[in-house]
Amino acid sequence: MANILIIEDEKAIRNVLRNIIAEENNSFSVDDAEHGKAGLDLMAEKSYDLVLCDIKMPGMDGIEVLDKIMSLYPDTAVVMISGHGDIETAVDCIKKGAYDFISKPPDLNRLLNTVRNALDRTQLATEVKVLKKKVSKKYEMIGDSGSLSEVKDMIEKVAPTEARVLIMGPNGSGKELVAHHLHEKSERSKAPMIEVNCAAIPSELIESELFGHKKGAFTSAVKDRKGKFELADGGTLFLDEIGDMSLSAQAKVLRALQESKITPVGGDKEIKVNVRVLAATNKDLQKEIADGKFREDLYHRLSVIVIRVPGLNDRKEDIPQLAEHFGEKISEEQGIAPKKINADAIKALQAFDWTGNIREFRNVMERLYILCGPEITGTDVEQYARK
Ligand SMILES: Nc1ncnc2c1ncn2[C@@H]1O[C@H](COP(=O)(O)OP(=O)(O)OP(=O)(O)O)[C@@H](O)[C@H]1O
Repeated sequence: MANILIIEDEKAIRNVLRNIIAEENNSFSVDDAEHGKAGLDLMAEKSYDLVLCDIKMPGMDGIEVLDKIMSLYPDTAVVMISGHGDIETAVDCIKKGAYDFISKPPDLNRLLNTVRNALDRTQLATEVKVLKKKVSKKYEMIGDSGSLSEVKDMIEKVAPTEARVLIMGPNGSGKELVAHHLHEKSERSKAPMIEVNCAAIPSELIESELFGHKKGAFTSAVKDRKGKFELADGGTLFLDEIGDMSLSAQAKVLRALQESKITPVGGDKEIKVNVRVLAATNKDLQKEIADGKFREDLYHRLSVIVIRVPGLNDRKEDIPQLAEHFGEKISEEQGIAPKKINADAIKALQAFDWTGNIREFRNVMERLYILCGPEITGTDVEQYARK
């Protein structure tokens, strides 16, 4: 179903357009108005996916109507109807944000193509909006405890800079989430954030993973392959679990950071890269340095700014908000009706030792949502939370 509005002062043209469009697809609902003001009045009552608007009209002309639509309803596609002699104005309208223009008298095929394309664009724009909303919801950082507020303040200050950031905190506390926020709030957000889980890559492969390789560099290198540094060019490289990186890989990362250049495995040319590096670890890097497992010079390169993400045990006052947040998400994802979490349940949740932090908390909430009745109680938490 698409809502289409025709604003055109010539009755004959209005009727022709209306008939052609309405006959094309019976899911199109077509309204018309004989001047700009009447059109805008209709738009105030109903949302339209597409407006076809004449340029020359008595009173408010098409350009004025277009300006109004662009400022009030920027998601609506506008196609201008140009008469003889106002093609130039039609082109100007496109610069102002109109999707396209058609000439009078309307050519059937061109009109229908334009209508279809304009509606496709509107639908795509709506889908992109929904997806963006979903993605930003996925990365929502819930909680306003003092310690989490400090983290959020740091993100606001540090994100727009080029500073490297070392994110420290226990497993599942939200380090990756912090990295996403730092990237999204930076100038680099239009370029990708590339993630590397240093713990998951065998040490003999990490060099090729980070810097890429040339065909023939080793037996399985059947073609050239770009590394993560190159893929993140212009954006952010997130080195997760950096404390698990081998000393030899650390030496190479250090060189890449010092020189902003990398050399693919088996390659002889250096490649310049423009990458902001964020790193995260759950290890105590000072201890790793003392044990000879982490390079001190790399630590200093990475830790221009250090953000410490608190474990859930240090911010149990956030548990009511987190319970509500995950409750909503789980109910949406699993198609389960929203449940009430009573005060005893919250108290019981706050009494637990959350060594797995937010990740563990989310899993427990999911279990409770699936296993309990419409109201989650303290007894439910005792019964199901640790199983
Ligand atoms: N403050 C928060 N509000 C809502 N969700 C959160 C919050 N912190 C973390 N999460 C969620 O908890 C899960 C674990 O977070 P994340 O992966 O960022 O942790 P991590 O510290 O990087 O874990 P690991 O050490 O295992 O890599 C994710 O699903 C994340 O979205």
